[in-house]
Amino acid sequence: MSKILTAEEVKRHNTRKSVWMVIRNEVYDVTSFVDEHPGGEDPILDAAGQDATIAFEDVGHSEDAKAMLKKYKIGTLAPGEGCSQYHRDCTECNASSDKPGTSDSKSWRSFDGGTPTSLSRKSSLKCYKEPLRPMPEKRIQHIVVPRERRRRGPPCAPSNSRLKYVVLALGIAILLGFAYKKYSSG
Ligand code: HEM
Repeated sequence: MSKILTAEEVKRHNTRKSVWMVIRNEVYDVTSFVDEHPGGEDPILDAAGQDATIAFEDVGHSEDAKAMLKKYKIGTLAPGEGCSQYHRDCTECNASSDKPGTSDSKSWRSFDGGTPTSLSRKSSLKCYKEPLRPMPEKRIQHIVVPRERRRRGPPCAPSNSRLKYVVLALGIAILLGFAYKKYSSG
C-alpha cells in the first residue's frame, strides 16, 4: 500500500540532497534522477518540495517520461493536503474546507508563501484540469513541406497524358507508313 505523506513532509525535501515533489497527488522522490533529467537539473530543483503537477504537464512530457514516474513514487498525499489549484479533482476541492484563498488554506501556495513563477500562469484556476489535447501535439504546430517534395517524380519527366499522345502519334505514323508502302507497291 502507498504511504500517506503530508505536504509539510514533502516541503522539507526541497534541496539537492533530497528532492521530493508532488505530481497529481502522488509523492515522488526524484533525488537520484536530478542528474539524469534530460531537461537539466534546474527545472527539477525549482520544483523540489512542491506540487509540480502543472510544471510537469506544461513541459509536455512524453508518455515515457510519465511512465518513469512510477519508479520514483514513494507515497500519496494525505487527503485534503494538496487541495490547491493544482489539485487533481475539483470535487475534492469544492467539498473541502481548505480551498485556496481561505484563511485556513492548506494549499501549496500558502505553505510556500508564494507561487513558483513557472506555475503562476494558471494561478487563477481553482483546480488543475487535464489538458484537452496532449501537449506534444501543441508543440508541433507548423510542419512545412518543401514545394519540391510535394511533386510526384522528377520535375523534367514527361507527364502521363503527354506520353499517351506521343505513343498514339507514333502508332498512326507506323500504320500510315505500312498503308503507303502497300499502295505504292501494289
Ligand atoms: C519528476 C519527474 C520527472 C521526470 C521523470 C521527467 C522526465 C523527463 C524526460 C524523460 C524528459 C525528456 C523528454 C520527454 O521524454 O518528455 C524530460 C524533459 C524535460 N523536463 Fe522533465 N521530468 C520530470 C520532472 C520535471 C519537472 C518538475 C519539470 C519542471 C518544469 C521538468 C522539465 C523538463 C524540461 C524543461 C524538459 C526538456 C523538454 C524539451 O526539451 O522539450 N521535468 N523530463
